[in-house]
Amino acid sequence: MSEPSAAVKVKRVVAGILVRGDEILCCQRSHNDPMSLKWEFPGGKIEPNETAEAALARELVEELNLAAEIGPLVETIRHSYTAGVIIELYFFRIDRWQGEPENRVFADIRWVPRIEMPKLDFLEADLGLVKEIAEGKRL
Ligand SMILES: Nc1nc2c([nH]c(=O)n2[C@@H]2O[C@H](COP(=O)(O)OP(=O)(O)OP(=O)(O)O)[C@@H](O)[C@H]2O)c(=O)[nH]1
Repeated sequence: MSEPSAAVKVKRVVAGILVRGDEILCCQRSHNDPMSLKWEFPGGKIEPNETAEAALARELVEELNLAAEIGPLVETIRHSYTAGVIIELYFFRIDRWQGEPENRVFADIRWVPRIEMPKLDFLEADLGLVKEIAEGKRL
């Protein structure tokens, strides 16, 4: 008999925390996305043979038309929304980019003061990190 873990699929996802002074860029998932209208950090799935940094740089262009310098890894979180699928999330800090973020795919994007972030309806996996950022324990 196979181990239960053999049936679990791991999806690797990158997310970027863009920092502008006291504000963080928060993005609202579009009406068409699963978990629509929840808030998140921009990013997406890592493709096969892609590094986490390259995946995030690619996603930031696709989602925000932004050429960004990927900063340090801030946090790794494993979370399951669906039985049998674990999402492994890598959050990177981003301080440098060219131009202004342009909303290409989201319902909304907003620069939010850290302390205000818990008022947004963030994805479940992000909640602990969002709380720590708001409390000044992170970033
Ligand atoms: N970009 C991003 N994704 C997050 C965050 N937190 C979090 O749980 N996720 C989850 O990580 C996954 C990101 O994948 P994605 O945005 O490419 O969307 P997806 O899996 O639906 O893509 P697919 O339709 O190609 O399968 C989603 O399940 C999303 O809910 C976050 O802060 N940023």
